[in-house]
Amino acid sequence: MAPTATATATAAEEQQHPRKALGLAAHDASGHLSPIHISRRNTGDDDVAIKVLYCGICHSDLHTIKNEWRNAIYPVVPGHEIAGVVTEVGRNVTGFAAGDRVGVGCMVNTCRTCESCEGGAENYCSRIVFTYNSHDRDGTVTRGGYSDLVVADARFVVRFPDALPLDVGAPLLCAGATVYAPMRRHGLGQPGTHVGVVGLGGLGHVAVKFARAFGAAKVTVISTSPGKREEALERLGADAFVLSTDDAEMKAAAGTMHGIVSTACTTAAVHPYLALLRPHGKMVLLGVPDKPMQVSAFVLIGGGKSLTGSSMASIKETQEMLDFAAEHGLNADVEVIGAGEVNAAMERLAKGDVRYRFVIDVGNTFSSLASAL
Ligand SMILES: NC(=O)C1=CN([C@@H]2O[C@H](COP(=O)(O)OP(=O)(O)OC[C@H]3O[C@@H](n4cnc5c(N)ncnc54)[C@H](OP(=O)(O)O)[C@@H]3O)[C@@H](O)[C@H]2O)C=CC1
Ligand SMILES: O=C/C=C/c1ccc(O)c(O)c1
Repeated sequence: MAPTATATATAAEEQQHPRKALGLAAHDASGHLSPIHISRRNTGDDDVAIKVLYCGICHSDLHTIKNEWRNAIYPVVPGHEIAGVVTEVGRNVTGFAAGDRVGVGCMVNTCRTCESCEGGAENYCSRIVFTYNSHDRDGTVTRGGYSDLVVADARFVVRFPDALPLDVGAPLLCAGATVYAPMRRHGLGQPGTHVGVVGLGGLGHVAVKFARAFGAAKVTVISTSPGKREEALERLGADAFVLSTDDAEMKAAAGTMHGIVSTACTTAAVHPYLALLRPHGKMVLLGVPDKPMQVSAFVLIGGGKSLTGSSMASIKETQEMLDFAAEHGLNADVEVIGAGEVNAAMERLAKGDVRYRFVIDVGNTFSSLASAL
């Protein structure tokens, strides 16, 4: 369904954030996105103002607008795969200048003083401010990249390498960073390793590409979708494909993998996959199901296996990932859509019908939303 207009920013927000911007917001758990006038703060001394050109649609956007995590602060303007061009910088900002191609990912502030922040792992700061649906330091609710303008502290802005186009690079700001950081941290994809990737979606397809680029000996996709077998093997460069609903295929792959990254957002995608690990293998959970999962201790104890999780990536890791991607010609497979197609795209994403990331062409299509307000 095409967006229809519904609401505007609150008076309090307009006072604190005098700058006008155009966005797409969900107002309730139907998740329907409609045009909205939002306000942004003036460019502070440490800030960068960015004209948004592209924004990827992450499954977390869908979880949030439908309130599947029970934490939506409506109206929600989603979007944390934001790629654009700097229009203005604050007077303390030395790392960026007007015209630079930049990105903003999942977070826009952290406390900067805790152990995680001081240790370069600010993505684990307990006072993290997420790019949208989060309380900012000034008390306003953060709004994401389904909008034509963002203003962000320069510490949370990354630089797009020249060789990385903005449309196919935008999804790397969340999907890419989220798979890159734990794969590096746990050595998944190092030469000689066999890596499993559960769920061939936005995160999963870039995990396959990173594993290949790292030099993995073998990359296996574990999927619920038989229709993805051919392209996983022939186009994305996976070495093997296991249909998780096929007991014989799962049995044949048992005990073979050094590590697995699980990107599926279902609790079913945890327990059976631990059997695929070799002794001392590690499984990293990235997908976020809405229900708690059950894991038998036997399956971990038996092989000395580890089950862990990972959240996004630090800014340093995100920049390193973008640079690595550019160097290796790695980017996301995208379907670029206009502002008027976002609700239909959300419906398709919910059904798994996307190859492999929708990216909104904000730069060319958001001006059309103004007439609906
Ligand atoms: N930990 C973190 O920091 C982050 C977590 N996430 C989370 O990761 C998960 C994946 O995100 P993303 O890649 O954008 O999602 P996508 O929808 O693009 O991909 C998810 C894939 O999981 C598989 N899948 C299996 N069962 C289900 C099911 N019941 N419902 C949906 N998908 C299923 C499908 O692959 P197949 O057809 O191959 O089975 C699907 O393509 C989400 O839960 C998201 O919130 C996202 C970003 C950061
Ligand atoms: O899309 C990014 C989601 C990241 C995320 C979701 C839930 C959670 O508890 C996190 O720490 C990160």
